[in-house]
Amino acid sequence: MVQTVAQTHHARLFIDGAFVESSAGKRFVNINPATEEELGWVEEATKEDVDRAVQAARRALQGPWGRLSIPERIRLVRRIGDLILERREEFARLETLDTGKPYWVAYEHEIPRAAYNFHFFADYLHSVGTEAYQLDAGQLHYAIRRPVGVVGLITPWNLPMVLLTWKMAPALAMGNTVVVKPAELTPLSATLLAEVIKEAGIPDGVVNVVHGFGPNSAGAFLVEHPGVNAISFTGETTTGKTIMANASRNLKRLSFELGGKNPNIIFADADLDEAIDMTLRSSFHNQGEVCLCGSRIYVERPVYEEFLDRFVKRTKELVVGDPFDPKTFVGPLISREHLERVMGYVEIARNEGRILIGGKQPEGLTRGYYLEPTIVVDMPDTCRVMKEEVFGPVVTVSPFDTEEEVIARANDTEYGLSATVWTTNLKRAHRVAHQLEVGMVWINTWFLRDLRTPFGGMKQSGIGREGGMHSVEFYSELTNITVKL
Ligand SMILES: NC(=O)c1ccc[n+]([C@@H]2O[C@H](COP(=O)([O-])OP(=O)(O)OC[C@H]3O[C@@H](n4cnc5c(N)ncnc54)[C@H](O)[C@@H]3O)[C@@H](O)[C@H]2O)c1
Ligand SMILES: O=C/C=C/C=C(\O)C(=O)O
Repeated sequence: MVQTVAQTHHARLFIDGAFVESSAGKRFVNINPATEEELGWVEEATKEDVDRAVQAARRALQGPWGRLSIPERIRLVRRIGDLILERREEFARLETLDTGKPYWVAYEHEIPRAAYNFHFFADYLHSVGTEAYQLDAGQLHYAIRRPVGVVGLITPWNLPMVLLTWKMAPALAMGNTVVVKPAELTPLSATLLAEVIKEAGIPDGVVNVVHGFGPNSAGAFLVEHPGVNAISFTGETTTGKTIMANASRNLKRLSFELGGKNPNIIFADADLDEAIDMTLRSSFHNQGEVCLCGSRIYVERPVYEEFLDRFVKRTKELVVGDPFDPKTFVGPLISREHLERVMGYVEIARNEGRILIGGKQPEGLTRGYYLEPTIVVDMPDTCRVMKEEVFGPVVTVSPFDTEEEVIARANDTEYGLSATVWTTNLKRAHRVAHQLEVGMVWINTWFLRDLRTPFGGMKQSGIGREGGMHSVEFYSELTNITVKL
């Protein structure tokens, strides 16, 4: 019986329906961020391995996969979602081992959402049409959709399964084939997903998984490969710029979900109980390693002190520790390097502002990349902590006096991903939302999702949108046909 990655914790490549090793025998070690112990090894794809994966994906387009009817494709895509749910515990455990996120977050939220991504786009496919026009009885214009072709999916380490399946599901639903390059820090769940793809009966070559790094490794090889028609990338803005440059050589279609520095605006007339409950989540969920986290908190001055007192008190109650402990809310950060990067911002905050709580490794947690939830105040708006994406459990809290002022400060960033607005004055809520330069605004809630909506950012937070018809458009090509009748 071939062992599964859930048993071995060793991540092999998945090319043309087979689990294989690196053609150059290159491997790298995968570390558990909660214990700093080795989890296993990961096969590093060479340029030749990536080429074999792309060739397999191209062949699969011309094989049975390319001839499937829509109902047959819907059945297979739904089947992947079903099998993810059947192996929910394995996926959740691997995701927790790789990322350090609390197990209950993976098991209760992220793995079910990964399965739902497949179920949603399978069902959505039933209603996807095109367009037809007639200027007079003598002519007919109509469009047909076809797959883009071979799509490279390059994903980050913070929500590995949610974000990989958010791309893979629509890509497959629209008939494409894919080559996946998961983040080097989180190879396990993508490898288990490859097992599920095999089990679901997806033809060989339709889905391929190549592990490795970015520059001069699998990520760059995939972006530069002439046989890849499109790249869907989620990651840092700086990486997006590099990928855009490298993909330009053969004009690949690009979808970018990039960084954010999201404002969380709390007006004096907000329901403070609700605002504080949700701000704990939007600040420290997944160790603050969520692109949507509201890391810049602005509170209208009349309730600033009350908010701060209550927010600090509630933050101190958050359990920081073993991600497999059901009481844990904040696990370790993803890596030693990332912890040191975030601590660098904490030191800047210590010098330029005032750290109310946190800013250091929790007592008693001597192993693991842990950082206490950290609240910073009295920061000048020009400080790097207010301008740059920290991507950790670190938030700033600042008072404001007028609506105009807070909108200007919220928009004073190169990013434009998301924002949250707390007020019971709904005219004001919509007025403010219309002026915020972001792709998504949540009013009196956070991270509430309908997968038909446009998901993505503007400015330096991304190019394009994912979700519903936005994903359909990215993962399909249109041909318009005109007939003289
Ligand atoms: N907007 C969104 O929806 C969204 C969602 C999640 C994370 N993010 C962002 O992702 C970042 C955190 O994730 P990360 O640290 O994994 O990002 P990253 O940019 O360092 O890496 C993301 C992926 O890109 C690959 N990569 C790196 N350099 C590459 C190159 N030159 N060519 C090809 N591939 C390359 C990496 O190996 C990884 O698989 C944060 O900035 C966060 O805001 C955005
Ligand atoms: O860290 C970023 C989270 C992104 C979430 C989604 O892309 C989604 O919910 O579809």
